[in-house]
Amino acid sequence: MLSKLSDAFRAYPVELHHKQLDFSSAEELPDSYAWTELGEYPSSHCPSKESLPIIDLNDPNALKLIGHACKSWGVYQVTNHGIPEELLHDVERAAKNLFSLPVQQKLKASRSPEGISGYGVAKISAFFPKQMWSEGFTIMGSPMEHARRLWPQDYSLFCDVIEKYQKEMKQLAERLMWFMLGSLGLTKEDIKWSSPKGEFTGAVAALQLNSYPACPDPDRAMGLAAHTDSTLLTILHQNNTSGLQVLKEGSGWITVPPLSGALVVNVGDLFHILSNGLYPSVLHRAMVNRTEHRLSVAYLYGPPSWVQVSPLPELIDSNHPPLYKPVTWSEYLGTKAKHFNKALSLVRLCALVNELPDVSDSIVKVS
Ligand SMILES: O=C(O)CCC(=O)C(=O)O
Ligand SMILES: [Fe+2]
Repeated sequence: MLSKLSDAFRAYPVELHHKQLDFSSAEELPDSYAWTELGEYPSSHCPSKESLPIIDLNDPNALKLIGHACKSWGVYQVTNHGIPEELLHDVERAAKNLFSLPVQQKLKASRSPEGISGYGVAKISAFFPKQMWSEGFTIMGSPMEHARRLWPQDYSLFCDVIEKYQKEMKQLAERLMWFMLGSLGLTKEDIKWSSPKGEFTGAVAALQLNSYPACPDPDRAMGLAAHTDSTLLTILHQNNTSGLQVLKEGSGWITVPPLSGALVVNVGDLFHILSNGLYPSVLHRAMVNRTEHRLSVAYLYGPPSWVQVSPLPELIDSNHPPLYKPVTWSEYLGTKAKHFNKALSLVRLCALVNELPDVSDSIVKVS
């Protein structure tokens, strides 16, 4: 039984045998980074009518707009979210400082195969024969231990910014949870694991800093392969360089343009389960480019470790049977670590009539 998040990581260690590439000195794309079949994937040049919803959280219609965006996109951008712009710049600068360190220094804070926190390549790399043009740094809880290895003397500036960001993100994630639950007609009484004040006490979160260095051959490289997040929701800050794409049914891959001060919110797999599939988790990926260093900071938000996530009873009736089994976050992460993009269908109880073929199957295959 995987009772804690760390158990799921320990049970499925990710052994990544490849050496971390020093991106700053790479003049050509090594063969091990060349994704030969990239051209096969559907792509869209974003027709103007198909752009991701941007929702002002102070808009009196925000609840309705969020509900619509979650249903039809599984992702949206928010403005007037209350996170100070200065803090967004600070966290971006902190990430930039970290990834600009020499590779040997960064490796001192490497994530261990069984661990969650630290520097390394994306965990999903294990599912692909080719490597991704990116590096990451994951922080769960205090950043102190790893930050000290990177900057033995002056780690406190990094830690202060990260801790402030984690605190602000936690509040925003709770607020967004209530917007999303509210748009499904749910109230505080319906969510057993929320406090009377609407706090999700014991909720677990991780911060994922992503770096996508400029790439000598971007058309053949992949920054981060297509995946859904195993979260309730993810709040993403991207710097001013585009690269994030989301898959929209019937339209293909659509670029999410960076919008200064706005944050991207993804519906994750656990919200997908909670909403009995009404709000689908969004398949997304990150592309790279030739000249700009792209950075993103993802706040991965999930439930307390003891919560069994299952379709909410208020959304179930004889016409809408529960489609998913109850799972804790760590159980779900265990399934994801083993089966990657098939995890959601593996916790499914029954197939939908007229269900579309699992689009992720074809996207994951890179051979
Ligand atoms: O860098 C991005 O835009 C996407 C990052 C992401 O999907 C993740 O960290 O899960
Ligand atoms: Fe993601």
